[in-house]
Amino acid sequence: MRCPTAKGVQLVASAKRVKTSSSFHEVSMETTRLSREGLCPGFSRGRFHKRASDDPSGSVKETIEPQTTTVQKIIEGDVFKYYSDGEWKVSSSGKTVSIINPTTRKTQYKVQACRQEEVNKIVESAKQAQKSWAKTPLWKRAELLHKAAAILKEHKKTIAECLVKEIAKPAKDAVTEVVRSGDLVSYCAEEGVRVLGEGKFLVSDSFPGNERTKYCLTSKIPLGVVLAIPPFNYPVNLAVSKIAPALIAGNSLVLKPPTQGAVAALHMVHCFHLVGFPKGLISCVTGKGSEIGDFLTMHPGVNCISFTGGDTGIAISKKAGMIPLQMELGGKDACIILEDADLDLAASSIVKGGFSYSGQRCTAVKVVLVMESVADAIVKKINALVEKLTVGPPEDDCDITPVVTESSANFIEGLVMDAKLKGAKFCQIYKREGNLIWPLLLDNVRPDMRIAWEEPFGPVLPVIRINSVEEGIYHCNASNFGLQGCIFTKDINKAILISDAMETGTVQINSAPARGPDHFPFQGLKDSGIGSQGITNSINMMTKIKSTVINLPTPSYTMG
Ligand SMILES: NC(=O)c1ccc[n+]([C@@H]2O[C@H](COP(=O)([O-])OP(=O)(O)OC[C@H]3O[C@@H](n4cnc5c(N)ncnc54)[C@H](O)[C@@H]3O)[C@@H](O)[C@H]2O)c1
Repeated sequence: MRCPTAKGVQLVASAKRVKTSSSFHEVSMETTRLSREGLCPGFSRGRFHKRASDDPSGSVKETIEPQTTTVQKIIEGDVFKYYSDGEWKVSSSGKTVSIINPTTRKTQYKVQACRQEEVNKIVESAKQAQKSWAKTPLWKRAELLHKAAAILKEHKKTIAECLVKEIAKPAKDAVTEVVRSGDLVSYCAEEGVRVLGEGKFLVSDSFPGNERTKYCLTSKIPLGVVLAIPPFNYPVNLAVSKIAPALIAGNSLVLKPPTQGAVAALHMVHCFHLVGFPKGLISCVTGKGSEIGDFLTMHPGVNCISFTGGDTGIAISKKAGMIPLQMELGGKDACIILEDADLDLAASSIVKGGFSYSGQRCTAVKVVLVMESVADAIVKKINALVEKLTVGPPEDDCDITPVVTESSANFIEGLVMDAKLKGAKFCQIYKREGNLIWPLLLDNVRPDMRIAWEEPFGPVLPVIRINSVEEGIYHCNASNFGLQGCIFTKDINKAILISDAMETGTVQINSAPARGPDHFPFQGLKDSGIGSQGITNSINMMTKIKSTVINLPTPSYTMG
């Protein structure tokens, strides 16, 4: 199966050309099959299909619509549509945003450049849809999310192919991202049923001066419209990590995907569309940051922002109004290696942690802080593993693929040149072709080099030799970031002491930093973020506590 390219999408426009390998055709064929299996209520075998819609009582009911209206086209010409009010639409701007393939450096896809008026409409319909969605039973919300997860997994190849073309993610990792996303949605549905199905019961006589005359019942209520902004590196996984908790908690969701990764995100949204969520409950707006970025994040109709990305998040948090914010921002994850560390384990973890997806991960190892006495040994082991990394196009599943944009590659090169000027030792020859940068280990990096502090988001890893554990902790804590860190040692007591001293949201002992499993709490300190993610924390973050207090005329004691 092929994902439509700018050229190939022409084939997609006609649903009748059943012999084409377009993703659109596949969507309809797959959903027909899913429908037969009872997995997809949006499609049925015959001329009609069911689609969930609002009824006056506010709950979701299924209505019969002609199938022709459901065979949604997500492309017009060679431009992907945006998703608003349950429909795929072309922007009235007449403008588009190009998505450049990082490998070919040519335009791969185009998406709509939406206007502010279109954002207003999306937010308004999200507001309306949320009101009835909040009245939809929790089990029903969970059921629909489970269906979305199943459809998402069914479309893993289509979506993964977009990830390969848009963000140069190695093919295998791209499929893994989609499958993991489906699992996340299912887990979230299950967790939501548990977390949101419980409240608290408090009695007044535990606080001094009170009799037992007040019973307080608390429950979790939705916030309203949640704005989700994921970054380019996991445009599907980091979108569903916001969408699923928002929806299970009774919120509606507006997605603004990153430019690189927008088409994968639109395909993912199409999977949610096929489930038949109420119109407007989920929408996806694409466009230029200058036109709709601030407009979205400062929109009075938005009740919560969940953002993952770089420093943009700091600016957004300053501009956003008095609404809950979830910010997952950059990191400079340090790896501290003690003298007693298992050096083979440390080296393989560093290479995997530092170079997977060419270092374009928030939790990539971004600086190695190694005790001088074992530095030569670990550098040798790391170099031996770096030698084995394959470099090339994502289609070939290479370990190192082109970084996302030319400006990213230029930025990384700037860090490398600065390190060269200041005397870092190059363990490999620096090599770059277009956006493709060969993996590079820089030894003897010193604190006056930019690479010691800045996040390259590329396949370049600095090694700083330290003479004491305190020196390592000092370097880690002097960073303005505080996402994750890791320690390699066989002495668990030392590991705990160092872990407690590190100012990061998570510390991994004897493993590289990592975001998953997705139900673990995930948070950054300092400039690395606000709040905590992970499935349970995200569900809680996207709700508010509501109390109802029953006042009794006389004290009442149990069994009294
Ligand atoms: N902490 C985490 O969990 C985590 C996870 C992944 C990536 N990241 C970080 O993300 C960064 C790389 O991703 P990126 O380059 O996509 O980040 P970015 O900050 O450039 O963009 C993130 C998102 O914000 C959008 N955006 C840009 N300007 C905007 C504006 N004015 N208003 C609203 N939205 C706007 C982008 O289109 C994108 O969707 C790195 O710093 C990385 O560490 C953090």
